[in-house]
Amino acid sequence: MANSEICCSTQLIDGDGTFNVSGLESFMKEVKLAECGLSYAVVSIMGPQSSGKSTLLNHLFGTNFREMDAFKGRSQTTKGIWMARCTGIEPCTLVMDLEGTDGRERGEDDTAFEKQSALFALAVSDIVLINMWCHDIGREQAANKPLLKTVFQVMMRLFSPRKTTLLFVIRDKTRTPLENLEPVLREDIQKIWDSVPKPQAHKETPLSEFFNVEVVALSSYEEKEEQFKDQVASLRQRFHHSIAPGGLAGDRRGVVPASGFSFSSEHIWQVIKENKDLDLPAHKVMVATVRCEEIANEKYASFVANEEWCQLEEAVHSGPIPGFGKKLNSLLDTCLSEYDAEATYFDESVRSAKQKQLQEKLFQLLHPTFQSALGHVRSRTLDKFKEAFDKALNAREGFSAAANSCIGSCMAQFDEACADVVIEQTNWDTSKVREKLRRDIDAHVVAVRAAKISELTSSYEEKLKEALSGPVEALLDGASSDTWPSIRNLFRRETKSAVSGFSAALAGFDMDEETTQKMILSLEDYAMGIVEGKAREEAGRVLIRMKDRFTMLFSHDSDSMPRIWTGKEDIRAITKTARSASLKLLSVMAALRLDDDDTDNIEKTLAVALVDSSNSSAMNRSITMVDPLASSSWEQVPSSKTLITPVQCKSLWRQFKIETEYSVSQAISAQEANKRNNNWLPPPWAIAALVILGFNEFMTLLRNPLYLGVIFVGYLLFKALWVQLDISGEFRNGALPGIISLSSKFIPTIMNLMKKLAEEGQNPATNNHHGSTSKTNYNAVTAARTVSSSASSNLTSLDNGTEFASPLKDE
Ligand SMILES: Nc1nc2c(ncn2[C@@H]2O[C@H](COP(=O)(O)OP(=O)(O)OP(=O)(O)O)[C@@H](O)[C@H]2O)c(=O)[nH]1
Repeated sequence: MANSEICCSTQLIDGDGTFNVSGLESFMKEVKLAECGLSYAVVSIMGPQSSGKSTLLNHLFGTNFREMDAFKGRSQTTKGIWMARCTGIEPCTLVMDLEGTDGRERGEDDTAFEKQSALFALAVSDIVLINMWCHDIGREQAANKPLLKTVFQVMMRLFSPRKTTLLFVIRDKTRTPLENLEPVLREDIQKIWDSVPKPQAHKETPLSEFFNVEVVALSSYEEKEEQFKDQVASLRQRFHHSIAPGGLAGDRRGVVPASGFSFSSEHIWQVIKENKDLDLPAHKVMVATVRCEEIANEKYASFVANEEWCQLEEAVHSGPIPGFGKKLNSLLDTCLSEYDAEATYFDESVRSAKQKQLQEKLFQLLHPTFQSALGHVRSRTLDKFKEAFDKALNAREGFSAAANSCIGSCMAQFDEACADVVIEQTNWDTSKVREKLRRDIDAHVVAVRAAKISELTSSYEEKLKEALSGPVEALLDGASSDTWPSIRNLFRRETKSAVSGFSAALAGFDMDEETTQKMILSLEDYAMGIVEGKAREEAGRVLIRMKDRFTMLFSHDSDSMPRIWTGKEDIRAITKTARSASLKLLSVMAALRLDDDDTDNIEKTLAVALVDSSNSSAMNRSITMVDPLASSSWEQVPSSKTLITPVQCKSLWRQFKIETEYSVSQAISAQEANKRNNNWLPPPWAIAALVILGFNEFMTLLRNPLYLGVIFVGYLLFKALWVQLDISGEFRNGALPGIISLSSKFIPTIMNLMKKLAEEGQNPATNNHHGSTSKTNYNAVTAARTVSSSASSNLTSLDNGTEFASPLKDE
């Protein structure tokens, strides 16, 4: 039994066949087997019990397996399978000491363990030492024959040969030289091989296909120890670099990488215990799968825990990280190459598949971080673009030129920043993010462009509004024959100027011809809309305009001075002129005439229908067959260009006449009053005579109480007149006209009264005061009424029409 104090040995399988998993794990760690890759060899020894196996191994490999004490007699020392590391042999060589065969302690059942351990040794080892006594060679009943049979039988269950080296160690060699012994031994071996039942596939397979057979003979350790030691030392040399080509295990096949040795041997023992066939190639793949997966998981866990990765993952939320792609690429490289280094000796297909899985897992881990970093680059580039584009536009670069140059430089910046983020190994496509950025940039350009064009359009519309609105209003206000030609000129001039500026501005936007033309047309339409709108607005106020024009011409003289109706003016002519001007205004306002060929006869029609017809008598009018204004449309004027329809013109004219009638009647009244005022005073010579001749009468009047009474009566009469003529009402209607009216009504009456009184004063005795007073009163009222009716009849005679006669008569 091996020395348990020696750290580099362990009982792999105990006497009951239990595999020592933990013992093997710690043994592997001790000898650092996992780091060996394929550079290790496994040697095992089998042979009869107490045949000096442990003694040989200890001398050969410097191990410390427990040896039987020679003085206690022959008994079983090694139970199960022990494992130790050979000292001083490169590469790392593990040696297994198997329980001896033919052991008396196990009895008949031992066969099962012998077979199992033999199969295990053949499956795991590169070199199997078969310990045998020299004297057994060539013997029919030799102790090694059943052992060899067992070895060859179980070998068939490995499915495929490992080309294990069977090193026959002949112990206690005699004087017979090895050259003579070896052929006999080989013959024995061949015989046994031939006698072993084989599966159909290996019926003809030679022994050499499965094994390299080597033979060595050693002197007896007990009798010729020195020779034994020398021979063992010489044999030891053959174990140095045994796995190299030409070495003892140079032909070995299907070796399991060292890191999988533990799992592999455990699994092999499990299969053997379950008495199943051992498919070594499949086992190798299985070991590779398990181990590669373990390695991949270890590497993944170590990547996740990597401090640099954790920092990157954290930092990416805050913004772009310089050298992001390179850093991650390096971390990935390290992780995958570590995997490759550990998994390199496992089955290639399994190793690649597991490496791919590891890579995918790592990629999945990295992808959100990568996307986040790329997102930062995208959003930063977009922000930079907006800033640069704004600057370029403020610097008055052409819109399209600015957009193109900014897009070019920003996309180049994106590509550069993107290259910094890209993780080379992942080969992740960034084109979609690039496309999204481009879409965002384009959308921004479109939005800015729309805003700029709208701003531009608004500014030109505003300019047009300013240039057209006021002037058109002024031109329409001064309605004349030149109004529409002037408006047309103005409209064309301003529109042309605006369109030329607008076109030049639009050129910077790199628009297609059709869109440009559309926008220009729209601007022209807008200009026309302003003129039309203004014309319609003015047409809506035409009545006020007409009245204003009438008042301006009627109430002011040619020098624009307010007229004073002295009585010399020809009110009829003035009224006619003022009305004609108002009618002209109406005709100008009636239709929109923006085209050169907009000719119509509105003015003529209106003149005939409204002015000329009013000069004819009512009878003449009643026999007129068709009223030219009894229509809702003008001849030669489409309804779209009609601002005031004929019917509306007629109605407006009637309204206009009614509303201006008062001014005319006032003028006539004022004229009449003036005439009267100029007539009531007697000639100057009469006034002088009256003063000279009437002085005495006046004095008499003052001295006589009777005359004072008469004056009192006169006062009463004045009071009565005040009430009867509603003189206060005249004052209420206006101070100046009131005074004029009052003067025209009251002064003549008073003067008449004074005259009468003067006459009576000259002849007081013959006068009846009461009668004369009442007569005077009657005369005053009559005179006042005469003034009014005279003014009325004058006004009526101005038009000779019923329109004016009726309202004035009512008054
Ligand atoms: N005749 C002879 N005896 C030897 C030789 N080598 C060792 N022995 C003796 O054989 C006895 C058994 O030695 P071990 O080395 O314990 O034999 P073993 O095969 O390991 O025994 P088990 O493990 O019990 O099977 C000891 O008493 C040794 O001294 C040898 O070369 N020739």
